[in-house]
Amino acid sequence: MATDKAVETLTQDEAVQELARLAMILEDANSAYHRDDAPAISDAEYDRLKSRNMAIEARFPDLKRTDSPSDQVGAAPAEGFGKIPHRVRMMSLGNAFDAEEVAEFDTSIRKYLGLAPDAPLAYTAEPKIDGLSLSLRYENGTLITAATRGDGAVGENVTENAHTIADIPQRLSGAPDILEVRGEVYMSHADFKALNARQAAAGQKTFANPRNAAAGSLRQLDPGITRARPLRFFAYSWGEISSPLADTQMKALQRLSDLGFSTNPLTNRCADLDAMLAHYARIEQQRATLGYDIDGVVYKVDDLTYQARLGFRSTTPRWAIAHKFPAELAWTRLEAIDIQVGRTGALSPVARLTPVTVGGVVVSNATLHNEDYIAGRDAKGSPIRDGRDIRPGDWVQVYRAGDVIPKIADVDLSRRPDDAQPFAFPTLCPECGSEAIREEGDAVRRCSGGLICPAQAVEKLKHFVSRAAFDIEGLGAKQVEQFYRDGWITEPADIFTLKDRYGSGLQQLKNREGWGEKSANNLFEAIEEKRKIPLARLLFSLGIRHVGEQASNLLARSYGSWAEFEQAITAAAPLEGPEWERLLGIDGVGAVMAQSLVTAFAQEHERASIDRLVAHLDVQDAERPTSDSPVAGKTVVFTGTLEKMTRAEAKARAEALGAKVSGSVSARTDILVAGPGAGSKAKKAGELGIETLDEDGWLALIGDA
Ligand SMILES: NC(=O)c1ccc[n+]([C@@H]2O[C@H](COP(=O)([O-])OP(=O)(O)OC[C@H]3O[C@@H](n4cnc5c(N)ncnc54)[C@H](O)[C@@H]3O)[C@@H](O)[C@H]2O)c1
Ligand SMILES: [Zn+2]
Repeated sequence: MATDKAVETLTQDEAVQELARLAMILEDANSAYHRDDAPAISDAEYDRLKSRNMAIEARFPDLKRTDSPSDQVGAAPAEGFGKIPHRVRMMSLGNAFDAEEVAEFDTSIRKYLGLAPDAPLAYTAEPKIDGLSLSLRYENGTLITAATRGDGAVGENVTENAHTIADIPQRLSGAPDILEVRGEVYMSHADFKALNARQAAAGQKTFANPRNAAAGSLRQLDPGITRARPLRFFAYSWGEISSPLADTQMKALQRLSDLGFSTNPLTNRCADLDAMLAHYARIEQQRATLGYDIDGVVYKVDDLTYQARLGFRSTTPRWAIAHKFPAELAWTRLEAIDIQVGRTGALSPVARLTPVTVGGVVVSNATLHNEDYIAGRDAKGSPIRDGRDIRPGDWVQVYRAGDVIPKIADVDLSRRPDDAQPFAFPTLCPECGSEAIREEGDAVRRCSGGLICPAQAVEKLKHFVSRAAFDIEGLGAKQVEQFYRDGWITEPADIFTLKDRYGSGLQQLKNREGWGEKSANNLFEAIEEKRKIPLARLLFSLGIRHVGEQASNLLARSYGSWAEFEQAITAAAPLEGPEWERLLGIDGVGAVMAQSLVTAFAQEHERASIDRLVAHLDVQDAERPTSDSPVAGKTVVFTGTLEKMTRAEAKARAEALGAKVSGSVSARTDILVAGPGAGSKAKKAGELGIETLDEDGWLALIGDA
């Protein structure tokens, strides 16, 4: 991607453009995150873009913008709040992502202060709380104002809201006349979970993580709302002050604690770099069981005289740095392994985890793939993770990237409980008790219960009503589960008799949770509409293993009608003979899929269930490609405006006639259909000597004119 071009290769002009682009993206991200408490991109992506911006500025110092994101802290106060100027600016923190960067931090401080590499220089190390910072101003021992960081210079007035937080003392005794205490407002995991449950029950917005919940709860125009939210506060710093608290960071924190503030118990004084990194490791180990989110460890020069000499850069103190945890990884405890049974009977192991925030999202479940994965082997029996198995009670490393399902990346044997037992993968289906069989060459163990297995039945029904299948409005996964539980629907055919059986009992449906007369009637209508179903959709809806959307399209086009398909597949049951050969001969149908399909139709119960379903349907024949069509096997490109049909229609029609439709012109293109406004593609086709038709010419060719 041009936008991700390496910084070293950017030209001056490209750098100007890229800095403008980054300034815009980062500004949007900042206001989404700091003002709306609803991040638009992940923290890792934000950090990546920000360091890219800094790298470009370092290479082209003259191009640095006056509104550079590097010079900004947070976001300006939001509308509606009173504004409070900070007498001492509120800062951000520089970041270190590994031990080497922490060492560089130490080296640069020594250089700045003129200290020898082995001269004593102590730091404090404490968790970096993942909440939002708050400044509390006390005058003569009374809390006068509370302000968020805002853009560092001006914050939002949240004084009334701060009065509702139990950890924040309203009065202090023995404090300096003027004392501005700074710290982090945060929400515990337990409170976060309970809040989201309450919000969901009340039909209100839920929060992605505890940080957003804390920020969204503190930054309320109505303090009554803040009062109802269980917020907490750790003090870790100060702003304006009429007399010093102490001469070291560590003692100043002690003083704040004596005054009645909560300070973090994991704060340590470290004599050197090794001690800092050791404390980092200790904090990282405890991360999952703290009960609140932290996203790194903050190191601060302990000696306050040194701090004063070191001072600040534009947005960060020189005397402190945040050593961040890797964004997409976190260690946590594996509490249990549950087995879920899917539509095709597959037994999938799911890790139940002590909740941990990874990349901004709370993770409490992760996939464990299959029994070999848990045992520390791949499908071929070779060791993975050096052969380490995963046991309930273990400490595991959770991995998450983008929107994919979280995975377990590793296991820490040094923290394995003495009584941890190897996981015994069930050989019986936990849902129906049928034997769970693992076939040769298959990584997955499957329940052999078929339709008697409630888990399979429900998953099959969910699949049946899904978007690419019957897609019945008002009948989603949730409704299907409800109907199944109540015994109203046990197989797809039941959907089409629902009205006959319960329509007069509409009263009954009406009285259920989530249903009214109107929604019930709408549902019956939506079901009626779907009796007429294209063959391809029907085949996909059956949920037969290995028969996906693509395969269903192939099969439908090849057999044309339900009657033809059903006879042919039944006749292929011996897995030999002409119909079997015909099935295997379809381009795109392999032996595995063919066998799965034929076996499903030969299976008595399965077949009876399919027949009951089809009896209620009006299955639409598929358009069969006419192999003698003049465009069969040709590659066609459409360009410009089509007047008699949409692009999608033109494409579908061409494909039904056996043509391949491509988006770009190349030497392999056979026909270009160019409507008015055709540009570069028409030119290229001309150069390549490719046959070019207008829309009417095309319709004449395919016999549709
Ligand atoms: N996803 C997004 O779109 C997005 C947008 C903006 C910012 N962010 C995230 O926020 C970070 C930048 O925000 P930032 O400027 O608040 O910096 P920061 O959160 O990295 O560090 C500064 C803050 O750390 C807090 N902190 C917590 N514990 C502390 C302690 N013990 N001592 C001192 N400070 C402590 C303070 O509130 C301070 O303001 C980015 O790294 C990114 O992860 C994400
Ligand atoms: Zn089962």
